[in-house]
Amino acid sequence: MGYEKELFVATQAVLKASFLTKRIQSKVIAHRDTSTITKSDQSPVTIGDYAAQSIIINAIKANFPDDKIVGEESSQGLEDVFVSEILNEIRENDQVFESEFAGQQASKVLTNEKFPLKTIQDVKTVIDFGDYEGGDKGRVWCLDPIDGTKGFLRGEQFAVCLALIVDGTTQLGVIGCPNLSLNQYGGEDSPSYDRFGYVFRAARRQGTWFAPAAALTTEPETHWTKIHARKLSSTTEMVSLEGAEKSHSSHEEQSIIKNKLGISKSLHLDSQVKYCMLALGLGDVYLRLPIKMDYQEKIWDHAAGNVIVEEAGGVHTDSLENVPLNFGQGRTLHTKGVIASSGPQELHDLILRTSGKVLKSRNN
Ligand SMILES: Nc1ncnc2c1ncn2[C@@H]1O[C@H](COP(=O)(O)O)[C@@H](OP(=O)(O)O)[C@H]1O
Ligand SMILES: [Mg+2]
Ligand SMILES: [Mg+2]
Ligand SMILES: [Mg+2]
Repeated sequence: MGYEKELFVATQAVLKASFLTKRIQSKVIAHRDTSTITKSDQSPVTIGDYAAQSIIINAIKANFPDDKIVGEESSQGLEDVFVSEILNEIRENDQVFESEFAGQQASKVLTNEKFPLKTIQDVKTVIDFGDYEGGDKGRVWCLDPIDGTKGFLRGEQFAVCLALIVDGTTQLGVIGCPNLSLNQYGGEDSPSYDRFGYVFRAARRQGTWFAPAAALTTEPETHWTKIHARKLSSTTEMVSLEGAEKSHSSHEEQSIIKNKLGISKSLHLDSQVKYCMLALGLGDVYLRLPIKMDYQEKIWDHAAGNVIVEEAGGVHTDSLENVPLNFGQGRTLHTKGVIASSGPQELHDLILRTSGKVLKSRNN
């Protein structure tokens, strides 16, 4: 069917980075002063984000050395003592992963002699392979090593997100959700979910699946369950999915839209876990209206979710003009906000007419 190796490598890389981020989340929170940096846009980034970006990009380069990568983080301005902490976390994680899942062979694909991850310079080089400007030509991997860093720092939801974009279209998406519990949101948990959550993945024209992460460490290609968004006949039955951070989307306007559409149930979650919930049928409409109209959404915040939602039968557009998202225009989307729904198209159109009116009535 195509892209089998890419999907395998992407899944193993996301799995190992999910394991690392889950392991170190409480330590990062406890030592926030030394493990977290505030970036120039005032957003936080942690040792966990850098370590996860290193593991995943190294895996891509070790297997597909010519591919381009758009990764969220950069090593610019990082002091060597901080990079050496990142390296320590990667090494410690290797040891714990190997010993906890003794005999697992699948993660051996993540490094090789040409792309080792052994020195401070290796870490910096590999992080900066993610500096590609994007575009609509060729193979481009798109990585958000920790999406929902603010949720990560609150001890709540976050996601490790990787997509393969080919000629501007998302082909593969893999999302690790290390803290996700489905019982909490009306679903049913698998026995090993509490180790490090779930992994979701999708391939264009093939479908969307999920599996408990721990089960994949010993049997990487079994345990996958195919999933679908719910098919509802009215917006009044829908459960909305929205961010937890009020500075990332306009919660006030989202409430107006929900009132107009008769939506009374809402879930607030950080990160692309929202797309996974939609694909599972535990939520039906993800509303992300921009706070400011000039904010350009980053492609790594939506690329993996795009193919996961669409292959589960959902619809994914911007929040203003009801146009599909274009992942081939650089590191950002040129549309306004984002809305994803379980569909069908008629209900998505209704939601978009409502959100378009609300946004157009703004004075800024
Ligand atoms: N003003 C803003 N508007 C919309 N998104 C923003 C934003 N400031 C930051 N973000 C993005 O919101 C993402 C998290 O989304 P959510 O609120 O759904 O969890 C962040 O990803 P990171 O956590 O990877 O930096 C960041 O890229
Ligand atoms: Mg960030
Ligand atoms: Mg993000
Ligand atoms: Mg991030």
